Amino acid sequence: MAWLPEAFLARMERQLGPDFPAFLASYHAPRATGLYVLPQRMAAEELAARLPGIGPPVPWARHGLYYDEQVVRPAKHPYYFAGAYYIQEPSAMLPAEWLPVRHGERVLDLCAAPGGKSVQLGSRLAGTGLLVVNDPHPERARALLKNVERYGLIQAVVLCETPDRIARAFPEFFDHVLVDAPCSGEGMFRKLPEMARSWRPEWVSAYARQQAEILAGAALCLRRGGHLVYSTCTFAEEENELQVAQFADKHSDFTVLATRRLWPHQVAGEGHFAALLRRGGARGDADQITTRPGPESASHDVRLRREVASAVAAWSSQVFGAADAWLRALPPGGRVVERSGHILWEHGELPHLQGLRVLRSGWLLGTITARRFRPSQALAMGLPKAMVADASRLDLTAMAHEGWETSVRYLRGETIPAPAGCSRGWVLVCVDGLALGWAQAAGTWLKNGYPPGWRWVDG
Ligand SMILES: C[S@@+](CC[C@H](N)C(=O)[O-])C[C@H]1O[C@@H](n2cnc3c(N)ncnc32)[C@H](O)[C@@H]1O
Repeated sequence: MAWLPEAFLARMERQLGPDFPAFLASYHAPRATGLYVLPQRMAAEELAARLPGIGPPVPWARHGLYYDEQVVRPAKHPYYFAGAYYIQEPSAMLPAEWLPVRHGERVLDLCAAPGGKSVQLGSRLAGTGLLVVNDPHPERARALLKNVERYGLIQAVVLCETPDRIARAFPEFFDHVLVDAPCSGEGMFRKLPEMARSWRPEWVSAYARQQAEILAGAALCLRRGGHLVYSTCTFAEEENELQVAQFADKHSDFTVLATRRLWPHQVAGEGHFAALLRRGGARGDADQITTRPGPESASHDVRLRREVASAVAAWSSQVFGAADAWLRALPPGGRVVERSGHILWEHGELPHLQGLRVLRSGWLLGTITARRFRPSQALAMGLPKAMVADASRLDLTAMAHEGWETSVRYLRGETIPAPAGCSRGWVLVCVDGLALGWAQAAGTWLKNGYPPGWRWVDG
């Protein structure tokens, strides 16, 4: 095992004792690959039935499935572009699964990019509640935003901030906080051998210091009675059990409810650690989760200038056959606002974000240019299934050769034929009932509206 650092191997031998040979042998075993299926888009069983090489289920994650990379390339399928599943390392599905998230709650994913766990948390909220996702690195935060949009996380706010600044803006605000911390990444050596080559023993204590700071910020964001999951993809005890024990020592109102290690020699997945903690509070606090009142009414607070509102209404009439139909897409209780030509739905319970680096304050519905409304990719991906079915649309099927070819042409950014009887206006291009994006009919053709940064690239 020449490519594994000696200092790492020596420490693992001390840590694992009699299990060390089995651990070492796991580096010769093939690694498991997985994907998380968004139940709102497609049932896991349905996906497994349609695509060969998908399944069986990942034991510790509902909607998690293994796939056989010799049989299927899930990133090269129109369903991937439709946000039906997120390709995720199986062990990485555990931490989000552990948070007892329920509809309507407020959830913070503090170290979120590229967003695998945000997708899991968002799909658990199913278009309700509030999900704040954050990553302090601008480029990673942009990748996070793209996944928020692709997977239709309409209730998400995307930040690029440090944990202490988030703690100041959201004191005791969240029901659940996930800290999927930056770590020395030892659990990823099998998947990414280049990480092993750059690893240094001193990383462990450097990351441990950073993790303690992040956890301190996370604790301030959590309400009494709320839950916190801390996780890493490393083996070092300093970053895992010891980190959690030190945190619990310093924060006497937190109780460690459970910890779990996933070892590559024991499960089909890479190395992972997760701890579930609960912040104590006054008696009965645990029930607060279920008793927070929902939004008062299903009405919408639309704060748009008259000409902007009529542009949206005109678009809605063309696509859904009614000027006010677009309002049905919006979760109740929020507000629709215009910010520099961008039309957004924002959550009603959002505190002031002034001074924070905000990549997205809500669901981007579209933009206004020359008094016309242009629907966004985020709108296409976030529309509820019933509204996708009601839209003026082209529905292709990936289960037939022609439908597959046309969807791939659309995803590459090419012009495709318009559906019969549709020669003008916006069309929602769909695959097997799932939205892919917008196009504009011009005679017998559809002008492609698929965003350049999202396109299918061959190879
Ligand atoms: C393990 S990765 C997160 C993976 C992500 N949760 C997912 O499931 O896709 C850790 C993330 O923490 C971010 N990070 C680094 N320093 C941070 C800090 N001080 N506070 C919060 N996040 C930080 C990194 O940019 C990185 O994206």
